[in-house]
Amino acid sequence: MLRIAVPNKGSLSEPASAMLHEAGYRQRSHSKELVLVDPDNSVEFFFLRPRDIAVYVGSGRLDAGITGRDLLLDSGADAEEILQLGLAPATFRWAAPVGGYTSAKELAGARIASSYVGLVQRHLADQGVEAAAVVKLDGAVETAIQLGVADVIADVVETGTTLRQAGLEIFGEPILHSEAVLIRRTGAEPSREVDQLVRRLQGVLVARRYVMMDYDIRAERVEEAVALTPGLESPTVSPLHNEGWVAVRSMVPRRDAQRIMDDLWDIGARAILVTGIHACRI
Ligand SMILES: Nc1ncnc2c1ncn2[C@@H]1O[C@H](COP(=O)(O)OP(=O)(O)OP(=O)(O)O)[C@@H](O)[C@H]1O
Ligand SMILES: O=P(O)(O)OC[C@H]1O[C@H](OP(=O)(O)OP(=O)(O)O)[C@H](O)[C@@H]1O
Ligand SMILES: [Mg+2]
Repeated sequence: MLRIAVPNKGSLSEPASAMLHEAGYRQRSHSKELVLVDPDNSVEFFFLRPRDIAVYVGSGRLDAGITGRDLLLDSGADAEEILQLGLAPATFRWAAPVGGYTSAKELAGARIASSYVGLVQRHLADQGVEAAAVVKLDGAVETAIQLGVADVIADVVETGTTLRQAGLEIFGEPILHSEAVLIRRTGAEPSREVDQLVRRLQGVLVARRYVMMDYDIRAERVEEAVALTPGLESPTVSPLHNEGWVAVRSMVPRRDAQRIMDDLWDIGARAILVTGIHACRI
């Protein structure tokens, strides 16, 4: 049975479970459930703290897990990304009181608070900067400066609301662009079951990102039309009963669908229909 780690709390928990559910797996109905067996798919899910997931997967006790790239790198665990899930995108950044700092190079001798000490220390070492101290806090690190335990923080920034409310601003280059990722132990043996999980999740990503577009177009304009809707591989073009017309079917990125429909209309396409994709294997 495949053993998979899923975040039990925090920003990743709900979207990760929703994605697995969409991929056809059973998910827990109660937030207190810590282990759940899905016998139909021969999978056992372990609901763990997002921070601990890379440690379990890196130890080889679990076959795969969903966690944040920032947490994976911070842990230093022997685990690697096998699929980017695009969930909970956030940037990991330096922040300080307005006007305080402009670059990470100025951090020599500074006291830095973070929940991601491993990530921060490695980044400082890469930059050749020696801080006075890296103070490990569990959360709400934005308050550390006001309370005098740090001069600077390094934390996850999504909207920037938390920083603004604490009177802080970002400075310097982003330390990391993070998102939820599927991980496995570094160099793990290839596994048919893990490959199947990856294909299912890829199917969900494609179904979320693409829609199916159908339209009719005069045969002489079909090349122009398929240039607008090239699809993932090649669009399907079928003859219509009406002489001189063809029907085209192609996948298009969901976010571009309205613009593509306008462009198709302008070159004479009609009966343009957009439908959702519920599941797929590409
Ligand atoms: N505001 C946010 N927006 C998007 N992603 C976030 C945000 N906060 C955290 N994350 C991401 O979610 C993952 C886990 O962080 P999260 O804050 O949910 O866990 P935690 O801090 O351990 O739990 P909690 O905050 O519930 O104590 C990390 O990969 C992080 O990048
Ligand atoms: O840029 P924003 O949209 O404001 O989001 C960023 C905030 O979200 C996370 O905190 P979380 O809610 O996980 O609380 P925590 O500090 O207790 O982990 C992160 O640590 C920031 O504080
Ligand atoms: Mg948090």
